[in-house]
Formats: sequence, C-alpha cells, structure tokens
Amino acid sequence: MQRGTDVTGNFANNTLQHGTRWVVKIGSALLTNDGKGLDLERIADWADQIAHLKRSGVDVVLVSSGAVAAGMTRLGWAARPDTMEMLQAAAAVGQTKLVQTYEELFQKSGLHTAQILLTHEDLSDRKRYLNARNTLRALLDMPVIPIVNENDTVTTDEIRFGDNDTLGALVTNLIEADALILLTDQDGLYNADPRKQPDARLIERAAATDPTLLAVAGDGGRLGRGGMATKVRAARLAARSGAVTVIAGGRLTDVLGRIRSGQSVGTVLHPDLAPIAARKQWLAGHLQMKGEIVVDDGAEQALLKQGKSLLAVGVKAVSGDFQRGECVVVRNLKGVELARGLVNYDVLDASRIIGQPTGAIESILGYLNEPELIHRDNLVIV
Ligand SMILES: Nc1ncnc2c1ncn2[C@@H]1O[C@H](COP(=O)(O)OP(=O)(O)O)[C@@H](O)[C@H]1O
Ligand SMILES: N[C@@H](CCC(=O)OP(=O)(O)O)C(=O)O
Repeated sequence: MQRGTDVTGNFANNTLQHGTRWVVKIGSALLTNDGKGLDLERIADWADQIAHLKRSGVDVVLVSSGAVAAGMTRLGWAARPDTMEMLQAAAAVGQTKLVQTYEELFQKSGLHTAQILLTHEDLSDRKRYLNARNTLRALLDMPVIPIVNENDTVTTDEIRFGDNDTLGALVTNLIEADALILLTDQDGLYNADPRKQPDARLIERAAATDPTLLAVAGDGGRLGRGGMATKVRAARLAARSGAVTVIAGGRLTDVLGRIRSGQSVGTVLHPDLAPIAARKQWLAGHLQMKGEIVVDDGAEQALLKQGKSLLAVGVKAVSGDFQRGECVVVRNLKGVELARGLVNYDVLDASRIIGQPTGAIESILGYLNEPELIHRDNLVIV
C-alpha cells in the first residue's frame, strides 16, 4: 500500500481539488446514527456542505441510503423486519420521508432535489442506462441535487445491488464523475475493522486495485449492508472511468469542504488503470451474468494479449441460459474470470458451434449472425 504523496497521489489531490462532478454517498449506518432514526441535524449539515460545493462549481449527485431505516421509524418498528415484502414496504414509506427531508433542506440554499430510483436492470439495459445518463446529465446543469437510491420496492434479493456503495460506483461511471465520496461511520478504511480491533491504523491512500485492500476490508455494522468490502470494490469500479474514491468519516466537521481543499481526510483510493470507454464501463458494471463460456489457452492469449474477439473455435464449453445479446462471463480452463461480454448466439446455438472454425457456423446452424461469438467491441477484460 502506498502512503504519503506520490505521483498518483498528486493526481488524486488534483482531481479532488479541481474536478467538477462528484458522487457523494451517505450510508445507512451514518444517516441513522447507528439505528436511532434519521440523524436530522447531521443531514442538514451535509446538505449545507453539498450546497456549498454546488455553489463553488462542483455538481453533486447524492446517493442516499436510509429509506428502510426512515420507514421503520415512521411505522414505529423497533427491529428491522426480515421478510422481503416488509423491508420493501418500509423502504417505500421511508423514501418519501428521506426525499421530503432533503427537499426542505436544499430549498434553504435555493436548490431543488430530484428523486432517481434505480434498479440493477435499469443499468444493465443499454437503452435505460442511456436514458438515466441523459436525465442525470440534464439535472446536473440545473440548480438541482439529484438524490439516488435503489428502487427497493421492485427489487428482490437476486437482482438487487443491496448496498449503495456499488450503486454509487455505477452512478460515478454513468455520469463520468471525477470523484466518488463514500461517507460512512468510520474515518476511512483501516488495516482491520476498528469495531473489532481498536488499535487498527487508517490507510491514508492506496491504488484502487491494490489486492491487499480486500483482505483487510470487513463486513458492515448492524445497519450497513456492505461494510468496507463493498466500498473497496466500488473504488475499483469507479476507477474504470478514472474517478478517485475517498472513504471518509461523515461526522468530521466540514468533511466535504476539507476533501475539496486538499486536506488529508479518510482513505483516498486513486485510479491506477487507464480509464475504459463508456460503453465498456457499462459492460463491466453488469452484476448479473446470464451464462459462462470457458475458453482454451489459445483463446485466452488472443483475448488478453492480442485484443482480439472471441471466436467459437477457441471455446471449450458454454453453460447458463443466455439469449443473443445478453451478458456472459468468460473464464479460462482454470475457472478464472477473464472477461465479460455480449454474446452473439443464444446458449443452444453457441453449444452447437463451440470448437468449430468460423467458416463452419453457417452450415451447422443454417445461418450466420456474426463471425465472432463475442465481438471485441462488446467485450471487457476484467
Ligand atoms: N478495515 C475496515 N476499516 C474500517 N471499517 C471497517 C473495516 N472492516 C469492516 N469495517 C466496518 O464497516 C462499517 C461501515 O460499513 P457499513 O456498515 O456498510 O456502513 P455504510 O452504511 O456507511 O455503508 C464500519 O462500521 C466498520 O465496522
Ligand atoms: N436502499 C437501502 C440502502 C441499502 C444500504 O443500507 O446500503 P449501505 O448504506 O451502502 O449499507 C435503503 O435506502 O434503506
């Protein structure tokens, strides 16, 4: 892990001080003061900080958790329910309270709010993804703070982001934000969970893809869903569009202003990969794969080293239940994930052409969709 200021650290500082688009995510643990209902005093303070950023030229999208917690308080429930429909009901009740609270607070600074509830499906469908992007971009040019949350009412366990860190990262990719600020109840990422190890040390900066980070990032608290593990993964996703991630303590005085002014706050995770094209970020952000394709060593080399498309001849096996155009994961013979891509044939037809040269596809299937099983433009190496 890198500490202190280095070349990439300077890049991160520069981006934080001069970038013009931020995604700020406030987690459940923080918003609800660890379960004691919405912390209205602090929410007012963050709204002031965000309004100040907006006035100084930083367009902010706020990803706010807290719907379930706010709903529980409104309904007078002491314990978090465990059935999906009761959680969804609580979220539906709480979301109105959440947005009403933000709207009232931001109005004091002459700003309005816009409610954007997203599902995983919205972001994996190309058309809906582009619609969400256009709407958010239009809102950013207005005196408006878009407030994003997962659309809990219509999501089930299998298809939900679950934690808002991932959602925050995908929104960062979506609007090509310069920074993703994850405000939480700890002062940043420590080298162990400080709830369990009080002498844990704060990691001040690191590369977003540093493999040692996941080993120290543990689960969340009582209310939070993802803990530090999802925050580190979110930083990796955000890095794909070149964004810097800061994990910081939301209770620190003027935390957002301090980050903006270049003070050393929390954990800064800088992007250490070349940013990938917007369309490929969208591909990389897919959380649900419809199937798997296992490739041989030659195809692995062609994908990783030569930047080629995936041809049926290099495929050993296909599985799952995918249609043409759906997203599948590509693995090598050892089962390691190499890439994700949009496949040109459905699973039945793909299974009939694997191991075959491109010239044989038409005679086997009676038609030829595309010569490649996955075209390079629809493939992202992970
Ligand atoms: N290495 C770590 N450093 C800091 N916090 C950690 C670490 N590992 C696990 N955690 C836990 O992650 C929690 C924050 O995540 P979470 O509860 O999901 O909050 P939020 O709702 O803000 O996303 C902290 O309260 C802490 O107990
Ligand atoms: N969508 C949920 C938030 C999920 C959640 O708690 O996420 P996180 O704050 O990242 O742990 C809600 O509004 O209650």
